Amino acid sequence: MSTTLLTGIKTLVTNSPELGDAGSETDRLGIIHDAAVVLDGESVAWVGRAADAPAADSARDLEGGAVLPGFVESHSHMIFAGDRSEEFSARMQGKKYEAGGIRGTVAKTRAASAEELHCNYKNLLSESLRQGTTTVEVKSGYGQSTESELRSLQVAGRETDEVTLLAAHVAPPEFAGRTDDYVQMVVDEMVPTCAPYARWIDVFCEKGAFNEEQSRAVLTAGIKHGLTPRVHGNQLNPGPGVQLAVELGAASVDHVVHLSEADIDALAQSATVATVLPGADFSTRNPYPPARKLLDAGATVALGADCNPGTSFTTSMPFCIAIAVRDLHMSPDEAVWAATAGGAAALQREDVGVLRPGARADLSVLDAPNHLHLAYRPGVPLVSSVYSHGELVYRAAGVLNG
Ligand SMILES: N=CN[C@@H](CCC(=O)O)C(=O)O
Ligand SMILES: [Zn+2]
Repeated sequence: MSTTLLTGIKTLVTNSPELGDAGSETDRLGIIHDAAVVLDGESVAWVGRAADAPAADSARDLEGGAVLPGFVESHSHMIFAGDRSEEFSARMQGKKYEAGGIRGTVAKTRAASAEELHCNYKNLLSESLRQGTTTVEVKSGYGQSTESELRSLQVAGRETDEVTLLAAHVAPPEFAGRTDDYVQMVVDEMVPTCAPYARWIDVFCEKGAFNEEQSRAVLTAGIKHGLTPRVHGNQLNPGPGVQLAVELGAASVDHVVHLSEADIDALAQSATVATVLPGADFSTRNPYPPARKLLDAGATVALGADCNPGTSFTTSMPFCIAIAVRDLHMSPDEAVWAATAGGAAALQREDVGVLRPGARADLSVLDAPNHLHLAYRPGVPLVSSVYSHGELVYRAAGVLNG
């Protein structure tokens, strides 16, 4: 296996406190200044101060940029067809977001071919990669029939191992007014058929989608078939999503906007990650989640982009970091941790979201001296190159004749 030495790193975020210059938990990001990284095949072989770097087969000078682990996007809905820009426009002019908007995407997704869905999905993945995302969780949820959900999972699985069955997104039109019957079908037919193609089971536990009892039935069926639960909870209203997620040992409960003190305590005392998705709150003009309270209470907070055609049609983790800092009152360090190690925690992964020997060699190089610039320079495309599995997979082109 050939080794590559990356040098000229002004600031390296390792997310491994013991490796950082401070050498302790006081710096959760484990920052090393004037650093170097050695990649060996798909893995990180060494990180440390450039002055101590071992020899390698080849070297690349990153010219004073910052390096951080590739972003871990733990919540996305990239398998869909169609466009809901008109719905977005109406919303920005006062129309309220409701879960029912999902049905428009369901009709288009059912009608699309697998190749069309794959092509849209690959474009979104490529867009997110260019912004530094190297691990993506992908949900079904716009098929809502056994055949169509299965197809979505199979398409998702072509590009990621983090595949989630979200059959219970909303009840489809043919089950209008019969949500219990749809849940029964999900439990009896969809989960058993689809489980071999997924790692996770998810449910939209929300008014207008699925109530507590229905959500519990779906998640329990998934667990019975070997899937690990995650929950869309407390997005649009207060509700039972958080408590249910904690009760069932979900890896993560996502959105977490409308939380009671008891919800915050439950999250702080559990291993369930609280994933904030501020792109959705931004694009629905809803309130933001109480991330500061969650962090101060001791909950583990992850940050995701929630790419989907209805509430958050963005793939940009840097954009979400900027909102998390500006409007959720997370510090820039907290937001960067949440978008990397936090996302990994939400996916129960230890090989990504960190840069230490043995970790997967997924990293982003910023055209900036440190990671703080991600929030400090909102909207600026700072990611200048990206490595995935040890390979340089993206390099920003310069201005021609400029
Ligand atoms: N909240 C539920 N699901 C998506 C929105 C889906 C849609 O509106 O198409 C979300 O995570 O925000
Ligand atoms: Zn979602």
